[in-house]
Amino acid sequence: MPRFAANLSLLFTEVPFLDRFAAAAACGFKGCEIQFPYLADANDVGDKAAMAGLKVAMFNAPPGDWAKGERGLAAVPGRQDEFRESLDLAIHYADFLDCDQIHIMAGVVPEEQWEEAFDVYLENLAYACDELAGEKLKVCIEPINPGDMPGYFLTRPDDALTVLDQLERKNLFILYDLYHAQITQGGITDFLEGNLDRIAHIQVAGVPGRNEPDALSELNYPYIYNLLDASGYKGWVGCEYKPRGKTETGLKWAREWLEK
Ligand SMILES: O=C(O)[C@H](O)C(=O)CO
Ligand SMILES: [Mg+2]
Repeated sequence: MPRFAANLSLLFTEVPFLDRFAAAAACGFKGCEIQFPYLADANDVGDKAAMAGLKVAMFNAPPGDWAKGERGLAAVPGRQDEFRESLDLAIHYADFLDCDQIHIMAGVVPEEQWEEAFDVYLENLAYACDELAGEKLKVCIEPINPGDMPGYFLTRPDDALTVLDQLERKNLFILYDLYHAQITQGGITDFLEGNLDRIAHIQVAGVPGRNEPDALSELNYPYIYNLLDASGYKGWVGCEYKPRGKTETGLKWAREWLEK
């Protein structure tokens, strides 16, 4: 049975952030993920997760100035110092949240800088992998579709494989978000079967609306969950979607899987 993690930045937004841990646990979740935990104190976040009995499976390193359109710094030329500093904050939260994997976002880069950005990306990720290896943390990179995030540097799962091949770091993995992957590349089953040892975390949402991963999605999720079970996938499956209405009402799709 896949282990589902509630994305507490998108689910249970009916209640304040720190109350979402208990709300997710009450619905049967054993794990959670958070896009950006930084507005809350790391100690408080860790306490709430522990009190609810939820494992924090994943969160993102600081993305730069989100309000100004920044979506990570790893591939952004000229921001290397800031990128390195941001890792300290991520490590601090990982410690308090008892989380062992961090998603590092590539960032938005103008097309004319893509060549330079690739070198910057490799250099920054190599640095991050080496720093985080000392803390026993995994680094994840996630291809994100450019419709949702225009100009985002890493969009295709095959490009993420190229980065892994180039860097050869033992703690560098793919965060395979099936919603983005279906939009940019497709071939979900083949990619999963061919690269399972390189995927540390999976996220799901309906395609194309990014709502509940249910029968209204073009992806056949029950098929995928059975495939993950059969293949021995041990990671978490993050529920990173925008509920159509109330979170709990929309969890009809999950009842069978959360109760198994
Ligand atoms: O948007 C996504 O799919 C990522 O997982 C994320 O957390 C950054 O927004
Ligand atoms: Mg995602």
